[in-house]
Amino acid sequence: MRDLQSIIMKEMHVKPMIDPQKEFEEIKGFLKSYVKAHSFVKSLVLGISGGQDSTLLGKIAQLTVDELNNEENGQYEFIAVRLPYGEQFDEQDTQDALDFINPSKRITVNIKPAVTASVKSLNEAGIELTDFQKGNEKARERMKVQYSVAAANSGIVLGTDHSAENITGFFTKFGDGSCDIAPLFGLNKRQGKAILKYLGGPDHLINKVPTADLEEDKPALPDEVALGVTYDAIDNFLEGKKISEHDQEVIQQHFVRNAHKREMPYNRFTWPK
Ligand SMILES: Nc1ncnc2c1ncn2[C@@H]1O[C@H](COP(=O)(O)OP(=O)(O)OC[C@H]2O[C@@H]([n+]3cccc(C(=O)O)c3)[C@H](O)[C@@H]2O)[C@@H](O)[C@H]1O
Ligand SMILES: Nc1ncnc2c1ncn2[C@@H]1O[C@H](COP(=O)(O)OP(=O)(O)OP(=O)(O)O)[C@@H](O)[C@H]1O
Ligand SMILES: [Mg+2]
Repeated sequence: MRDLQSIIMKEMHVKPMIDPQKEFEEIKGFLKSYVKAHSFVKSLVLGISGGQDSTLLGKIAQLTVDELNNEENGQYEFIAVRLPYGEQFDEQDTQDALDFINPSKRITVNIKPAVTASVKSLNEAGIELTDFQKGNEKARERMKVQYSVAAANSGIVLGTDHSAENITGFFTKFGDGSCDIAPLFGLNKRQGKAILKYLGGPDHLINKVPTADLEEDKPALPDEVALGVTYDAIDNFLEGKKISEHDQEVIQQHFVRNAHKREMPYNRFTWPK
């Protein structure tokens, strides 16, 4: 059991302790060097949900763009994309996140008409999605929109996947799990919180209960309820601390079951390992 924890920790790259300022500088440095190494990149694109992760990455992306523009007299942009499914219950949080980030550009695309059309077309073909499956359809629609925005703006799509999410595979495959670069990977949830605090993020967003908010049957379902384990336990596990046997079991089961989400699609040469 402890062996698997060591293997997972190695793969997830979480430090047992961080200096939020130093970690922020490292992530910004990564983003800057990626942009500089790819001359076509003129914009960074990210969906802003009103949750902790996208508030953090949105702020880092904007600060990166500001710095690049100062240094290079450039015209880089961070494009913040609001992607509500109709009306969002936490719309005010999204507005607060945007005010904090102060992005170069804001775009809003309501994904509801597209999702409704997809569900209807599938239905006509004899496929009825459950509410849960429709949730994944929403996440994939959001991904599609962000790729369109990036393509139209010479940009790349950022993803908020971090180690406390990657470890359990708690994302939609080829939905919010898809992106061009994932700058927050290597952080657990509390480390993301600490960096957001360091950057002066609003308290209510720092302390907000994490939710995917994809299911209409279970609005604003907390991630921790869906997962059956707390982020505190996941964070402790990733930092190499001892947690309860039950929590360890739950985390490891998620990790093993969702191995396919952490790889490129398997082929004859990559599977079996
Ligand atoms: N062993 C295997 N090898 C290769 N592929 C495999 C596979 N097992 C399933 N698959 C494929 O994966 C699909 C299932 O994966 P997927 O479609 O992702 O669906 P699934 O993992 O069932 O659901 C996604 C979960 O992530 C949560 N989520 C989604 C989006 C955002 C957030 C958030 O935190 O914001 C959370 C969501 O609430 C839900 O609990 C299957 O339909 C199949 O196509
Ligand atoms: N309503 C939405 N509008 C725009 N983007 C969204 C929306 N919902 C999800 N996303 C995108 O999908 C990503 C994954 O969602 P996730 O819930 O994991 O992160 P979050 O909402 O930023 O933070 P938290 O985990 O604290 O809820 C978000 O970071 C964001 O980029
Ligand atoms: Mg969320």
